[in-house]
Amino acid sequence: MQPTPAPSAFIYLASQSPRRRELLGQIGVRFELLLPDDPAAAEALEAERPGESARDYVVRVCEAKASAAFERLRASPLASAPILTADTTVTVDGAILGKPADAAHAADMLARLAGREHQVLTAVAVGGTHGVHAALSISTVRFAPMRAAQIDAYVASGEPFGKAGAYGIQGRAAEFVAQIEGSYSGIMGLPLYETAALLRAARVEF
Ligand SMILES: Cc1cn([C@H]2C[C@H](O)[C@@H](COP(=O)(O)OP(=O)(O)OP(=O)(O)O)O2)c(=O)[nH]c1=O
Repeated sequence: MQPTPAPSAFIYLASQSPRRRELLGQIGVRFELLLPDDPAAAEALEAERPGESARDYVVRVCEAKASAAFERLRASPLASAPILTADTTVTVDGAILGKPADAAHAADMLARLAGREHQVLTAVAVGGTHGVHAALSISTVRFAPMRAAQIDAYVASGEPFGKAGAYGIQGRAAEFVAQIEGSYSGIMGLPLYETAALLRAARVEF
């Protein structure tokens, strides 16, 4: 049997995503950032493996982020507290759409998403003395058709960069999101319902 975790007044958020900070703050969770010293190594964790499903991919990457964060905490004099990591990916026709490498890549992704449905998967993990527990949120998003000029203007806004699938539902892309089914916060990068349940199980106070 795993030991009951001690109550914790805060967590470590091991994420560079500004969206995840905003969303955790929305439910009143106190956190400190636990960021990688080498952001390039962190990005390398996100490399796809051939034949891997989007579901397997997003859970594996989220857990890899958790392991890397545990190593950082172990090597530091910081206080012990639960660690939260997450990974978001967009999938359409079995393909995984990560963050766009450049403007042409972003435009290609958006052309692929326009006028149809795709799925957004976000895995979230909370690790501590009770082990690592993860949850997966899957949402369906339907995009309106987009003209080439609309895609170009959206890419030129800069918003697609650093975002899975090259869009941000919380930003200008809202204009193209005709319908969603699932979790708005999950699409944005951190499913708050699942996150709150994992944090309560880890005895985080908020
Ligand atoms: C689909 C979608 C994604 N996103 C963002 C959330 C994530 O920040 C990003 C997906 O990249 P991730 O690799 O999940 O996260 P990250 O690299 O930004 O941060 P870290 O790995 O350090 O936690 O896409 C939005 O902001 N809005 C959206 O509508």
